Amino acid sequence: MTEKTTAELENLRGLIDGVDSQLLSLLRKRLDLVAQVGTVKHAAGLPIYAPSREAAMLGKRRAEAEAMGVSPQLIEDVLRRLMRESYMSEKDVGFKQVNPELGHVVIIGGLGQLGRLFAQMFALSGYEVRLLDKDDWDHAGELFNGAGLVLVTVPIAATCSLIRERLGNLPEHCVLADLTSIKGAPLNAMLETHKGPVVGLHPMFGPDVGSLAKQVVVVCHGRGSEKYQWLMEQIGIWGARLVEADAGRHDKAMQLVQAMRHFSSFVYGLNLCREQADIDTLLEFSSPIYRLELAMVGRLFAQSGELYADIIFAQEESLTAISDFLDNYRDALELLKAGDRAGFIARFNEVSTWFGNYSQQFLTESRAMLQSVNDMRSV
Ligand SMILES: O=C(O)C(=O)C[C@]1(C(=O)O)C=C[C@@H](O)C=C1
Repeated sequence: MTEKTTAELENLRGLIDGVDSQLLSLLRKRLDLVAQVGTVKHAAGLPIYAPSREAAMLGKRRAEAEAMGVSPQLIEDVLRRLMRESYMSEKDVGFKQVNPELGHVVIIGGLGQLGRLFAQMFALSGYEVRLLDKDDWDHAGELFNGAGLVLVTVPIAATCSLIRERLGNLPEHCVLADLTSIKGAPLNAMLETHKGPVVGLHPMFGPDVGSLAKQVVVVCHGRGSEKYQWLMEQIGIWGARLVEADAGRHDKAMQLVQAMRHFSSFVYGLNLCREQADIDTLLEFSSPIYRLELAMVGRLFAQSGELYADIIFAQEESLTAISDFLDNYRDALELLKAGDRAGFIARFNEVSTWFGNYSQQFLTESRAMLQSVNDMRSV
């Protein structure tokens, strides 16, 4: 369908096109400057993500915007989007190599998606990276000889036995680390098997992030932290934030953050499938929040069932967290069956009090997310 227009409207649109072209030239200029920043940072070994600079810059631009009658949120949104672009472009220049004396890096499971991402980050930082996958065990001895870091990133179910059965003879100075999404059992397996430095890492992001800027990596210290301090610094230079945690506390949180959450998304998808819901119709009638929710559930099924089984089945204790969820679901359903509106509202208020100030914070955060979901719409 052709949209209606008038001569006056077309004239104004021509002027808007002119301004947009100027914006484009300015963007090109900014990207060129950022590329230079990338080179300077690479040489100086500075992290890709500079939170104080970002905060100061956003503060200034917001104030200037206000003085010009432009919404401060608008300029903040634009700048944050531009900075996301900066993280990508600065990454491509490469990073300072914190430990040039290391020897090579071996990534076990290096053909998996997360393995590939870390292989790329190490390579961009000047390290020699060798991948070890399922079929390479025959020449594992050769690969480990002279290695400064061995990084395990295989499915959770295979991690501990692989460490115990295959990694007993690493060079003693070599750092042994893993990227598994549970930390207690792999950390123990590494400490029992390897005499040298050991550290457990859990990148709290998927392999499709593009850049590590602002991403979180959980660190569970094992042994000899002074020997892997360089690795912490290297990850920091990649832009990620390191969060130190006790393995037990981390694993407990994962029962809710990963197992329970993914399980309920799985059941949500299963239910839509069994109900034979028509996704086109759902999308047609979707509010932005529904679309976001459907996307969060649907994206699960674009990935591997093995990966999610791995995460959900990783800890036996998750069964308790998931069963508790079912109990609460059942209780709430009883209120509905009984037509107990007042009971429902009482529970609602109980939860609301429990969330406290966070609920307001989440309302604000999700508003921005929902607005960008709506921006993505083209029909
Ligand atoms: O000023 C820097 O350090 C930059 O890398 C540039 C820039 C930007 O795009 O403005 C990008 C990333 C940093 O977190 C801060 C700012």
